[in-house]
Amino acid sequence: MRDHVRMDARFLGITELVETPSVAVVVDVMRAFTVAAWAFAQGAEKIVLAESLDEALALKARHPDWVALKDGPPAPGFGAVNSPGLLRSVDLGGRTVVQKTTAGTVGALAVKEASLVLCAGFVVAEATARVLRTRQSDRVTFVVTGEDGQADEDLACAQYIARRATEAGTPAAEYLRRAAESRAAAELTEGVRQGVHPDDVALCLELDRFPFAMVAALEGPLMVLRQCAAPSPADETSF
Ligand SMILES: O=C(O)[C@H](CS(=O)(=O)O)OP(=O)(O)O
Ligand SMILES: [Mg+2]
Repeated sequence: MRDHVRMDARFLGITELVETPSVAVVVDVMRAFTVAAWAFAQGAEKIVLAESLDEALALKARHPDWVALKDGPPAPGFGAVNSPGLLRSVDLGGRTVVQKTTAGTVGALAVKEASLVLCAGFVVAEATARVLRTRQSDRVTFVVTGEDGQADEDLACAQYIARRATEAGTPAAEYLRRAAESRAAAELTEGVRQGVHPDDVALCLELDRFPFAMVAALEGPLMVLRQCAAPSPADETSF
């Protein structure tokens, strides 16, 4: 693979999305897509991204074996919360998870018509960058889901993946430092957010914890997130 190849990367908040991108990377470090990656690691078969809490509950009612997951505190009808620290002790073998959160799932649904939608956080950064490299994606829209596009943990991760997709040796430390010092990290640490495990921030900052990427696509009326094996380095080509 050749370093310093070209990729036109745009970084937009959810409300700044005025047209459907071709390739979108939707980033939510704290915590939706760290949680999604953990759900796959715990055996989940797929994750349905719900438009609303009501839709999540309706899907759960129609499919009693599915696991509904939301952010905030535990709530009736929801079997899990949006916390990697809490989810890592849950066996999800073969299960379908229905996820609804404030930012991450909203961002993915906002680009559901895109031809490729990757959902990402630091835990799947390299695998995500590798998909972009292999596809030779020359124009990529990064959806910075938190705080109307200003969440620094999401922007830092998006910028890291964008650089990593074109410069194999990009060091992660400065990007991880920004995420560690973000408002979201402080709120999770200080108990401002609910449904939190003490290890959540650290788990969200685990670089390349998982070897897979996560691809969301419409399956009938539902937006479904699935894990996708990262291409091997031998499959990568330069732009
Ligand atoms: O669970 C989270 O960390 C947030 C919820 S909020 O920002 O505390 O309201 O949701 P996410 O969509 O994962 O950013
Ligand atoms: Mg977030």
